[in-house]
Amino acid sequence: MLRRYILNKTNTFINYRYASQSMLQSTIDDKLGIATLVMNKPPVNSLNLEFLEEIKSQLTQFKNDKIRGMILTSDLQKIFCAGLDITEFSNPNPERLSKICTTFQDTWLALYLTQFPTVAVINGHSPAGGCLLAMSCDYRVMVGPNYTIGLNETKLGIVAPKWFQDCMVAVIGQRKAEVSLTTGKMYTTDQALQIGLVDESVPDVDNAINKGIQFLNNFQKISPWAYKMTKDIRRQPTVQWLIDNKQKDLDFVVKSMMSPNVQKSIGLYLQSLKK
Ligand SMILES: CCCCCCCCCC/C=C/CC(=O)SCCNC(=O)CCNC(=O)[C@H](O)C(C)(C)COP(=O)(O)OP(=O)(O)OC[C@H]1O[C@@H](n2cnc3c(N)ncnc32)[C@H](O)[C@@H]1OP(=O)(O)O
Repeated sequence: MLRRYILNKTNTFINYRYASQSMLQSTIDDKLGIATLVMNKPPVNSLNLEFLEEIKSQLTQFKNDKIRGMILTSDLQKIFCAGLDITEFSNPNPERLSKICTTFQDTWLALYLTQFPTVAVINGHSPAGGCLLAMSCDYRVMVGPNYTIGLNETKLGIVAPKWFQDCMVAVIGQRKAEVSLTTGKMYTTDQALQIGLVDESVPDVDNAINKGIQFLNNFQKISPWAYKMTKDIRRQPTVQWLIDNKQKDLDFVVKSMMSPNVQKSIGLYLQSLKK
């Protein structure tokens, strides 16, 4: 549905290709140089290893295509992204868990530091890793009023890695992030707008895409070099810890995921989702 809307809107796409297995659809508007990356992994766009690898490789492709901006959104009704695939946490194979963790670290760094401006059009619920994807973009437009967004990891009995937390601090500030993270709070669209977790709230996805394009149009007269240097200077403090501590972060996640207490919490959470 969303795909059709975007195509109708411009009619100028030079490139409309499906990534492997169609979990991701990417389009590039030739005239504006704007790419749209649409997540389409039913039922909830949960991030497993294969999906993360696709997102990472598509970001590299966009870098090579020298696009001028990107919109990240979802083709699913009511869901932007449900975060990491929780079934991957339950009795995990340590080798696969390590691979997912590393791929997620790299995907986040690639998204957070893109050389082009990015907008998340949040057209559905966006918990945990979904919220992280949105927070990593340069700008967030959320469809309201019925969706929710936030880092809810404590509600699962797990700990959001430091780089998730730092990313949230960079968006909403230390105090609000601390309350938000420790309580695992999910915010409605209006609440998210109020605390600055999203930049705009709109009633429907058409409006959201328009707002996203309007934001990206701001960069038509900005030198890509000046944009990228400024973004790197702003974002460097947030990424540096992870760049310096990838192995430490990985060890922490694997060790905590394997602990019986965490496994028990995840089992209970999964059961509650199934209900
Ligand atoms: C993977 C290991 C990697 C380690 C590397 C990094 C280190 C990270 C450490 C910790 C960080 C974690 C970050 C996370 O992202 S944890 C994930 C947290 N996500 C959630 O809590 C979302 C839970 N889901 C929901 O709240 C709701 O499903 C929804 C998204 C609001 C949608 O609600 P709706 O009513 O429309 O749909 P259902 O609830 O009926 O769900 C439909 C089916 O989808 C299944 N589901 C939902 N979310 C997930 C998920 N995140 N992973 C896997 N599966 C999910 C749900 O169980 C239903 O399945 P069913 O049809 O079989 O019953």
